[in-house]
Amino acid sequence: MSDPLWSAPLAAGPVRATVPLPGSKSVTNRALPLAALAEGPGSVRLALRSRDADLMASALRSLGARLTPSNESASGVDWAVTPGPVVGGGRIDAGLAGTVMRFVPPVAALADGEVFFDGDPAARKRPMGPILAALRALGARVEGDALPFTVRGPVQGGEVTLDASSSSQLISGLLLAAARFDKGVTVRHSGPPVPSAPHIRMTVEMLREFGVRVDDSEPDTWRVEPGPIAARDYTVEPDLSNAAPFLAAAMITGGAVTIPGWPTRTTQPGDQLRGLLTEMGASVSLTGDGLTLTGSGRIRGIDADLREVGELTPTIAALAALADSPSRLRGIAHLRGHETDRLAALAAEINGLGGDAAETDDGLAVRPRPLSGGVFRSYEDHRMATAGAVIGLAVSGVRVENIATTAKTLPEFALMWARMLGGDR
Ligand SMILES: O=C(O)C1=C[C@@H](OP(=O)(O)O)[C@@H](O)[C@H](O)C1
Ligand SMILES: C=C(OP(=O)(O)O)C(=O)O
Repeated sequence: MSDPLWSAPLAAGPVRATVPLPGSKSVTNRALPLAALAEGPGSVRLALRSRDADLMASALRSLGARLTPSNESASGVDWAVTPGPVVGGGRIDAGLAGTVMRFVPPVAALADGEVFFDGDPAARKRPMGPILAALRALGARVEGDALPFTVRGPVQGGEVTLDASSSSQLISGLLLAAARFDKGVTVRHSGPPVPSAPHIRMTVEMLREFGVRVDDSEPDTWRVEPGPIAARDYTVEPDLSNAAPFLAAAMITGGAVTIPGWPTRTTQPGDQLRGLLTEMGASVSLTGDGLTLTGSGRIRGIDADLREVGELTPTIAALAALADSPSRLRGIAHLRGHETDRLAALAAEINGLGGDAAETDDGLAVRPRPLSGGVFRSYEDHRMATAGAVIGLAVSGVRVENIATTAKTLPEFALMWARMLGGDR
């Protein structure tokens, strides 16, 4: 086990590094269930290897799919996936992974047998009610409204309305497995706006890449036709949300960081880092070699609606605490139901170092103040841990609690951070 307090390295000068990133959690944890439900064997290449991705692989195995790894390296793993009839009787550990707790129950609802789900204590607080109620309305038997719960199929599918304002994953989960429901599904959202719209577009696009017919032409309505899911040889893009702390390092130190393999077209919300970090004072260029961000050493505050890209908030808030003018981060009330209550956690930890961050109804107001060292708690939240590392580049004596929690999506974070600071190109 790693030291529970990790001394965040202070930057000695401008960071200049190329940082290759492993595969996207969101793409990996969609491609795996799609491959497991496909009409024949396929593969998922350059898949992320991390706690969330491993939990997804284990869940699908316990539901009857065969997953065989090969070519394992720092860049990820290639999975050969052989679908099988979906079987019940298993126990699924969702850990703290939103993608596992929301994407796997609709798969389990295809089984004619009970499947039990549980996860970390913190996962029991994450919103599940609307997707479990939707599965019931679509014909499955579900006991419980949050983790732990049980699901028993078979689900028939049909039409359902739910309030997905607490998480886009409530919609993505229903759509991903729905081609295998007898009647497919028509999902309607009713309520305050759904967050993380790019993640729903990712779901729709990947379903189409796997040969599924999806109609998303009407706002807040998605129709998935019943039919086979095509067997594919699918390659996962690098995780652009995990680029955030590394790009932030270039901003803070007035250096330059290149992320190779940055796609020129993607549904990943991390692509919005280009615009957001430019607004905060960086310059970025996207070429065939990847994305390079060059910092000036100066960080401007920002007034931004982050509803679409909520998972970038911890890094943006860390930068805002180091900026030369105040910031307002809006549209992110749903972050209260993420790995932890991220609004409360960010305010508490920034203030704990002497900063001035306040929760608002739907976000954070951050007024920069000189910060000093201290413990930055991570609340089992990978992105809180990396936010502490970002602040620690500029503030001496920051110690981040449980850096190992970054294993949720980036197990090599501490090593990659050290390499980046060593100027490893
Ligand atoms: O579908 C996905 O892969 C994700 C959707 C988003 O969830 P919310 O809509 O709950 O914010 C995002 O924050 C999460 O990290 C990944
Ligand atoms: C919200 C996140 O994760 P999850 O997939 O567990 O919802 C995240 O990674 O920022």
